[in-house]
Amino acid sequence: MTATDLPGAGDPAASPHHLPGGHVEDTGSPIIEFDSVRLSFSGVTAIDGVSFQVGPRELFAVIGPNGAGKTSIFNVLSGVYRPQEGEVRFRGENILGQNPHRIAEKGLARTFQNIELFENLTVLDNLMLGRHKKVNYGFLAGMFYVGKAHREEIANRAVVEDIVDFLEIESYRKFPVGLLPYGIQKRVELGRALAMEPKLLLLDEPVAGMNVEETEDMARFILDIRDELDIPMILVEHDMGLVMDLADRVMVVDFGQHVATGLPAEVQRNPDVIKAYLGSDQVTAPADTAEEQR
Ligand SMILES: Nc1ncnc2c1ncn2[C@@H]1O[C@H](COP(=O)(O)OP(=O)(O)OP(=O)(O)O)[C@@H](O)[C@H]1O
Repeated sequence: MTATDLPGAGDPAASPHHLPGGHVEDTGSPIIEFDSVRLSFSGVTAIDGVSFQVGPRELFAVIGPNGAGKTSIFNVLSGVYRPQEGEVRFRGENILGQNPHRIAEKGLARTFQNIELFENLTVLDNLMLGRHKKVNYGFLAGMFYVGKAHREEIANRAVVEDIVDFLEIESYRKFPVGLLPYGIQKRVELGRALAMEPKLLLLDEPVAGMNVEETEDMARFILDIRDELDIPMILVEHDMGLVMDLADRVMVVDFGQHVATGLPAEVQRNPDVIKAYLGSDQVTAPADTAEEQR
């Protein structure tokens, strides 16, 4: 099965597949509103009054030099850091002050710069862990594995198997994750985030450390997640070629401050962006810089 065989998020009933989509009605309302957020750590300002919104079907990238505040933005979005000022609304609800577990349950899933999987568990078991919030049966039913518990287990396994198909990792499903190539591990981590049925997916450097072939595969899956599953995403990534190819819009931050937001081509030409990357007024777009570094 290929990604194009899979159902869109809006029509799960019309298909035998179980893969979770974003289930986001395309009302045009933003999925996330990050509003005048300020975060500092004893004197270091990591986020300095940044605002942005992401649309319900958008692939939004956040870029900036090292230490610019990108990871801090992800940590605020996912509830790891609580900012001193500002508001974060997820599907219209202010989520500031809610713990990361609660925010994840609401449908905000994340992958990490450094892979965070259980190395000794198989691919299938790692993906099943992404379904744990879906396990809804009582203690006794769970103990004896009957009735509702059994049906939920079967339903969760079906979703996980569809994710395995979608990410083309069928041949690895019973392998312990720790034995798999790096690019496949990153894909499994993406699968675990998908298993949570996200309404918004945060991808923290999804191609870091990957070779060209692995990067191309991951790029294809990211596009399929947006186009086939209708899940909006925020992407933090240093690979400028990838960002400029994939993103619908790009926001640039530097020293915790907003520098520019726009279409990839607009952002690449923006003199303030060029200055942020090069620390001078030399006229070289960030994508060119990244290509030279490869
Ligand atoms: N827990 C923390 N304690 C103290 N300072 C922090 C903490 N987290 C981030 N910072 C500081 O906030 C600033 C922004 O860091 P952040 O990790 O968000 O940047 P980044 O853009 O993700 O960088 P990179 O591209 O290197 O991952 C940096 O000066 C960093 O040292």
